[in-house]
Amino acid sequence: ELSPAVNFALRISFYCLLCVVSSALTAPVCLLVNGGRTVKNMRIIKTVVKTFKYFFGLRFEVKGLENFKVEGPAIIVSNHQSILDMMGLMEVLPDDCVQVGKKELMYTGSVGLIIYLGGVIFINRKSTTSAKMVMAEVAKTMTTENVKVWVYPEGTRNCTGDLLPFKKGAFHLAVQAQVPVIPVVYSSFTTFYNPKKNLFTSGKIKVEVLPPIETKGLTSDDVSDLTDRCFRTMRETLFRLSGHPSEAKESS
Ligand SMILES: CCCCCCCCCCCCCCCC(=O)SCCNC(=O)CCNC(=O)[C@H](O)C(C)(C)COP(=O)(O)OP(=O)(O)OC[C@H]1O[C@@H](n2cnc3c(N)ncnc32)[C@H](O)[C@@H]1OP(=O)(O)O
Ligand SMILES: CCCCCCCC/C=C\CCCCCCCC(=O)OC[C@@H](O)COP(=O)(O)O
Repeated sequence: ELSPAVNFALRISFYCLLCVVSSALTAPVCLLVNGGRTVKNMRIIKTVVKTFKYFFGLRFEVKGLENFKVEGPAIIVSNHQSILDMMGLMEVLPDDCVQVGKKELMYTGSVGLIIYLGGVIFINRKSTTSAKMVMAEVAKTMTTENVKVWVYPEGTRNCTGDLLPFKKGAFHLAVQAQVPVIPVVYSSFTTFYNPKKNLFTSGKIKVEVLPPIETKGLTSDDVSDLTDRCFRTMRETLFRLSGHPSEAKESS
């Protein structure tokens, strides 16, 4: 019998190894098929990553996929619990959608390469000015290139079963580009995954894509309200999906 700590370390190491090896094998395929950095590579990456869940006994129950069917670009916002989220992301990711990621991810070897090839937008979280500049550029290009952008508005991983306060970048982006915000909520992982308790078993994750929130006519003055509105809706949904109905009531 392995101790829980060893068992946890082995499973996480296997996940990282799977990411590193698959990235190294998938990168040449992306280069051959699409020739370089483009969102089209996400289709290839998605196909590979969607097989990972079987190695870990994870199941996804998805609702509301029809809410992605908006005309043109959109900002998608979702909760971010762990590096495992990458599997849940690929499970629902619509076509022509790139993510915003921290620039440190570029330096993770083959994983960094595949993330680069997939068209992920890198930001420096330590510099609000430079992050704002990158996001302003994205607001322009997402309309001309017709891409959706996926942002984790908590700005970092958070596996507490609740949401961290939202950063405003995603909502500024939506208002600047005048495109809808589509919230996506994943149920809490705490019953099957908790690094502090060395817990990582098989489990079921409920995912809900919520109806788009329009931003037509909103200005930068409305960004705080929009942020609050998304936060409250997502928090209620998180508690409902994770089975804490009383907390959901409190926050409404
Ligand atoms: C085959 C195998 C494959 C294996 C492998 C594949 C993997 C393939 C998938 C990869 C998937 C990657 C997934 C990565 C996931 C992460 O890396 S998550 C971490 C990185 N992401 C983020 O941080 C996004 C969310 N953060 C934000 O949007 C933040 O707002 C920013 C833009 C970073 C700024 O940060 P901040 O300064 O800390 O935040 P904030 O308090 O919001 O802003 C400060 C002020 O600036 C204002 N402001 C903010 N943004 C703006 C703006 N754009 N315009 C004007 N004003 C603004 C705010 O309103 C605020 O002012 P006040 O309202 O308080 O007066
Ligand atoms: C030559 C250097 C080789 C280094 C090898 C590093 C191996 C990395 C292996 C596997 C990583 C797989 C993770 C897939 C990408 C998931 C992205 C992600 O979830 O990043 C975390 C970020 O959102 C938030 O960061 P913080 O919570 O603020 O921190």
